[in-house]
Amino acid sequence: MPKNIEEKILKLREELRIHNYNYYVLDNPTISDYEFDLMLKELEKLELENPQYFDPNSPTQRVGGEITKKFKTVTHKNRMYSLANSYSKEDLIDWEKRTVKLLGTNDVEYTCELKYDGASINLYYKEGKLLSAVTRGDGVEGDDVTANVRTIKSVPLVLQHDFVDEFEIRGEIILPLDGFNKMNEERIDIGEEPYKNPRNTASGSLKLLDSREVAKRPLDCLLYHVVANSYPKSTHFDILNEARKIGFKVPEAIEVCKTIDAVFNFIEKWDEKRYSLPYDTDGIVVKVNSLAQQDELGYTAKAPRWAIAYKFETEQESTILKEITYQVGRTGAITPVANLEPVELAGTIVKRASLHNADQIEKLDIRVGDTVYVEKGGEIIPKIVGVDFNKRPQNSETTNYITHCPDCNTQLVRNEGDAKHYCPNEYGCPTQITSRIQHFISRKAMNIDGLGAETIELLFKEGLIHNYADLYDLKEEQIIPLERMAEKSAKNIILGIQKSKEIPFEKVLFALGIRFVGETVAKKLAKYFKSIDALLSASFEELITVDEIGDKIAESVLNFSSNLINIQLIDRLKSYGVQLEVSEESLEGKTEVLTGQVFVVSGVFTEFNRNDLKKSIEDNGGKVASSISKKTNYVIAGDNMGPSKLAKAESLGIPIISELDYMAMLENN
Ligand SMILES: NC(=O)c1ccc[n+]([C@@H]2O[C@H](COP(=O)([O-])OP(=O)(O)OC[C@H]3O[C@@H](n4cnc5c(N)ncnc54)[C@H](O)[C@@H]3O)[C@@H](O)[C@H]2O)c1
Ligand SMILES: [Zn+2]
Repeated sequence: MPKNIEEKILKLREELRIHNYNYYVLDNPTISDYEFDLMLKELEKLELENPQYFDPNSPTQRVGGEITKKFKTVTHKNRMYSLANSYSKEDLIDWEKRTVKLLGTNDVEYTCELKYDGASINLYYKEGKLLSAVTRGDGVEGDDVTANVRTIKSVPLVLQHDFVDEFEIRGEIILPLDGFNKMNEERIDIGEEPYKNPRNTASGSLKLLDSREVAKRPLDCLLYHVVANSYPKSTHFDILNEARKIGFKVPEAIEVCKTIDAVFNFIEKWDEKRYSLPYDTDGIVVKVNSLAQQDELGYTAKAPRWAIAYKFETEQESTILKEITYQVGRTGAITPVANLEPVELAGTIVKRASLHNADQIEKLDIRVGDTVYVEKGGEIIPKIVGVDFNKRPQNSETTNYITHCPDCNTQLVRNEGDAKHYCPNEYGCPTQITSRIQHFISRKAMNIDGLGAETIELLFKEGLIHNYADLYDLKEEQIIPLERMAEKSAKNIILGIQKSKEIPFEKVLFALGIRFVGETVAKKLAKYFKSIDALLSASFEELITVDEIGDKIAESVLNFSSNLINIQLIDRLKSYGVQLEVSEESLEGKTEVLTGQVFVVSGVFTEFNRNDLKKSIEDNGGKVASSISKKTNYVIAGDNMGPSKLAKAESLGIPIISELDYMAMLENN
């Protein structure tokens, strides 16, 4: 058995070494990054479980790149590391826990930035001048590609202002998608094989021997890290800001996050938004913001402990695009969908893929009949990432994006700054109407049992509902005769609708489907305004004073409230008894968190007076007893608690807690 494990480890190391070579030296990988990362993870795991086979030369212990020897080999002044990878939020949470533990404090800020998909580079500046540009190589030594990097227009050769006398700045040489496509068109025109992807092309370009050739390529350089002996600022974020000021191209998509939840928000936002960037990104990099804390955390053999990459998963296949169809969303947003010749990808059969928006189709020049590359990432619906131009049919035609709604034939609009087209027929477009009602009844909104997406469509088709308020007018007799309905299911539907009148205001607010008002925003607005009337009469200025409410949300709320149709719907919901304000119970701080718990209160308190304490217990669903018995769950003890009570509680083993413990109990529930 152990022999087998050793063999397995050796085999994985050898295979990974070959893939590293293909990827870093030849710029021509033969497996997907995802597959590569899986193999590396497997090796890591085996090595960890079998430390007797440790080898400092294993691909798990070394930065993957290699020196090509085509250029002068240079030893890095400061080692260049890779990044620890993660593919799940659990991994990120684990990393945060480790970080907090190692630092011995919760007081940690993170910066989130995008992970630019290119080739890493180290630029060395002294007295305001670029002296060298070296590839990462194996992290210890790299290729001196200074002459090539000098041709990249966004790399400053001389700095405008003072920064630090001597420093290194690290970044990624990338090839923006536009330029990549242009290069490919030209190659096809001259009968050459198109390049695979922007990353490998960028990396390959950097290693061309003739810098005049490099100058012709539309390369760019995005910076993400400064290394120096002393720093002008104490955080990573502030230093990158300074670097931007003196002329380096530091992307704007960088944020300081105070909690791991904020990190997740950043990830969620960019998981979608990254498609509107002019270049490829393959994930997010999370870094500890304080340089002092970074210093304290240090490095493993391969990567800093103060940073971690979160990768968007990918796996690729190629197949034929049969047709492009267009979907209308709840907010009227149009999403183009690729209908594909079915293909197996990541263990599932893929027939459809998202094309995101008109820009994406144009950028990739996707046409019906093309053989396209499909990837499946963390997202549910796979995406098309490119076209195999070699296989493009003779008679292929450029895709003309639709100009009218496929559902209601209204002319589409596209607002400035929006990537998507919209159908403006909000209250007449059938798909928008039904999806709005479907959202209204969904679990996180009104949570109406017995009603599903299909039933909504049926009810709409039968003319029984036109909006969510109509639900409350439905009668059993109207539902029973419908297809696949019976007395029982009709009863359930009506009952479910009736019960939804108890759903608290914050959920109702979410259910209304105001654009950009998601679950969390709805909670914030409900807490602040306390009623729909207050919210809908709020001014722009008032709206944006609410924590985390920005211009976009404020405008959307105003837009909603300025529409008479919405006001009428709200009035109807009110008349049916739907919760359109925060309930008195929750206003008075009443909850059910102590239901079933019996308390005895004894002694003198500092935070509460005794009666308030008793009232608080009852308001939260608990009971107050006057004497201690076996049924007592907690004794809340103040100063000078009677000795006989104390003895009794102790003899029965009943927990004695302080008023502070009690308050914590309420808060944690
Ligand atoms: N398919 C294959 O055969 C094959 C072989 C080898 C490597 N790979 C892939 O290549 C990748 C290369 O691995 P790697 O060791 O370079 O690690 P990596 O690319 O996963 O992450 C480290 C690198 O990310 C870059 N980076 C981009 N944006 C950054 C930012 N904002 N902050 C910090 N760093 C940033 C840096 O250059 C850094 O060196 C992996 O994804 C792996 O899957 C694939
Ligand atoms: Zn429409």
